[in-house]
Amino acid sequence: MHARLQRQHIETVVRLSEGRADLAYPCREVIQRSWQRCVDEYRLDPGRPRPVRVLTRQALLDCREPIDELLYVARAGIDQLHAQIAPLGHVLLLTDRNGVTVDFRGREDQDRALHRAGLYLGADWGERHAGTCAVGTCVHEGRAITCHQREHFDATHIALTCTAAPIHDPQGNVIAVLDISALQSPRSLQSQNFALPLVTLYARMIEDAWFLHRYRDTPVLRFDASRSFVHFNGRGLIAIGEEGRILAGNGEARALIEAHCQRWSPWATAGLPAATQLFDAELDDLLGLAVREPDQLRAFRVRATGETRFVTLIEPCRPRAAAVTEPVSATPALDRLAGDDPAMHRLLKLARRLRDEPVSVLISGETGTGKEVLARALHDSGHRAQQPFVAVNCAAIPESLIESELFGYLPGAFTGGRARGMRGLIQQADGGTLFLDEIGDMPLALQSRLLRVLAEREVMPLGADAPVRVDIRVMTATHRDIAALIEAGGFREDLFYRLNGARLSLPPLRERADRHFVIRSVFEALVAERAGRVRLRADAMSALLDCPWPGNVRQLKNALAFALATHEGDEITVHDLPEECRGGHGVWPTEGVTERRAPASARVPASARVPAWQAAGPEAEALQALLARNGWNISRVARCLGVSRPTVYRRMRRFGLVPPNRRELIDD
Ligand SMILES: Nc1ncnc2c1ncn2[C@@H]1O[C@H](COP(=O)(O)OP(=O)(O)OP(=O)(O)O)[C@@H](O)[C@H]1O
Repeated sequence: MHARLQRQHIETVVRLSEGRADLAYPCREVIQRSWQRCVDEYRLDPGRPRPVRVLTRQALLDCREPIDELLYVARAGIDQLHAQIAPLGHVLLLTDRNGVTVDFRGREDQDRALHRAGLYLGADWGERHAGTCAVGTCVHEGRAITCHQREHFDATHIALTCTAAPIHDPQGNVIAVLDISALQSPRSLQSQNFALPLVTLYARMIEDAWFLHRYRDTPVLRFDASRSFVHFNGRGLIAIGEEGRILAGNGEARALIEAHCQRWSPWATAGLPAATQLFDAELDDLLGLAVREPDQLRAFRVRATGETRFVTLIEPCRPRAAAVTEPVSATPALDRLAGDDPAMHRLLKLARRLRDEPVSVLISGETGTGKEVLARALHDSGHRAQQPFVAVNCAAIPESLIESELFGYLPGAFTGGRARGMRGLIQQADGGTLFLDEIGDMPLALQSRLLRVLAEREVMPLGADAPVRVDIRVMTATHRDIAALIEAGGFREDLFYRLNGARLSLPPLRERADRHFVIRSVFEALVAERAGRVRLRADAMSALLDCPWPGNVRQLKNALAFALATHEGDEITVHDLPEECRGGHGVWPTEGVTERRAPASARVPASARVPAWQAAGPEAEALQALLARNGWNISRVARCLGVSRPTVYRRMRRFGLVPPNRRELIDD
């Protein structure tokens, strides 16, 4: 059946391209023109159908690079459009201006069929190779187009229905093409009537998002014929430079500028008019729109046409001082911990209120979400900031040592102890904050003693006969379900209530809306620790944004440290990232497997393990080397690193580093 249709199709194309009308197949003019080009210009032979050309991995990366930042800006639009068309059986392609597919959203259940049809990454849908098709013909015509089934030139593609719309840069050149395609569809072209306006709408949204991104440091006038639409969907955008000079405009604005140039032809040669020549306005009127007008908009007359446009002003972004100019220090204060994530905002608002309150704070969150960082920031922003912050990882200290570590002991209190005795960590925190990490791992017997410390505010060192008063603020953290532990009899309920004076729950990184901010902050902090300037390229940023981060900020930090340690030159690209973080960005689809990028949250379960490379990352290797050099003497290593011994234990545990002889773990 398909072979017969293909034969019929080839005959039709041959007849029409030879100028012989085929009344049985009424062909649209735009399609006919393209078929003619395929035969006359590109020398394609309709009698020899061929599958779509696919670029090599390197060639695809080269095509991706110039528009990588656009892909990053376009992500939300691409995902939204895909969510709408996927239930209708369509897939989505974004190609560069030559028709090479640089981004793709497909369907898992159609992998093989999509692959065979050329609907996947790296496929070249330029008219020159693929013949008449939505993408290629859209690029040639410079406008949105549907290419339905037998309108395709090449008989290989006649089952497909495709609709593509161009995406223009602020200068009006096509920079990319947005396409939706389906392997099967009803015969009639009308069945695809929904596609053209939908793809055109999203192409325009992406175009405008790109425009606003490109001119984010410049005042932009946004205008519309409707007063009520201008703020949220003003169709025209004009970026203005010094003295109101127009730097660029989107499609709507370019139409106004063209009308202006036609009316006053000298403009056509003298370049772009100023905004005050386009609109009947003073520059002050335009630049003052945001502050002077009650609803931040005003009507102006378009000089060339006499029509009215409602104009508003989008002021240039002022970079957040913390995110851009100020490197994040090792212990970020509360304000530096988040960008615009709503859950983090709520959390930090509460944390600010708790700064100087004498309540115990329990911080929960998956591993690596920054529980200790939050505890330290809370400490640093309160009145105890100048006093010690002592972090204890209850899971990292061997059970036999935890009591003496926490409570300390007097000389001769037990065999094996230091001759001079030891001040416990609780006492070391006197005046400041005691941060008990992994509190769920605290042995039951010690829970009772800790409860006494909290209730009485005094500590009884081992071997002492009188308690010592302590003034500490206690913060605890856990990634375990304490309620379940209490239920199972592994945790004292009364202690839990003491510790849980206030609860701060850190969201996992993959759920944070401010991932961009976190990536930037962590990167800048790491760069600040090293000499030299390094840039995080947009393709690396896109990959990092897509990563599911089961190990949260710690994993992110390690991935960036890895990239900084191994990259060459002055920028980090997607290829410098550990393989686990590249997702679809650096990975070439294997035979029969179509590249797809589902939303991060859908791909990796929350419980997914931290990848193996992390254990072998540079941080782990460096620690292992340092431990070996110091004969596994933890105190010495802690001094070298400028951290506490529990921190060294914690890191060892995290990286799975086990000393060759456990006895050597006892400090000197
Ligand atoms: N906002 C942040 N900015 C910079 N680095 C951060 C931030 N949050 C966390 N980190 C880094 O991520 C790593 C993990 O942070 P932290 O130890 O606070 O996590 P955690 O939730 O306490 O982990 P665990 O559950 O394993 O104890 C640390 O190296 C820390 O410096």
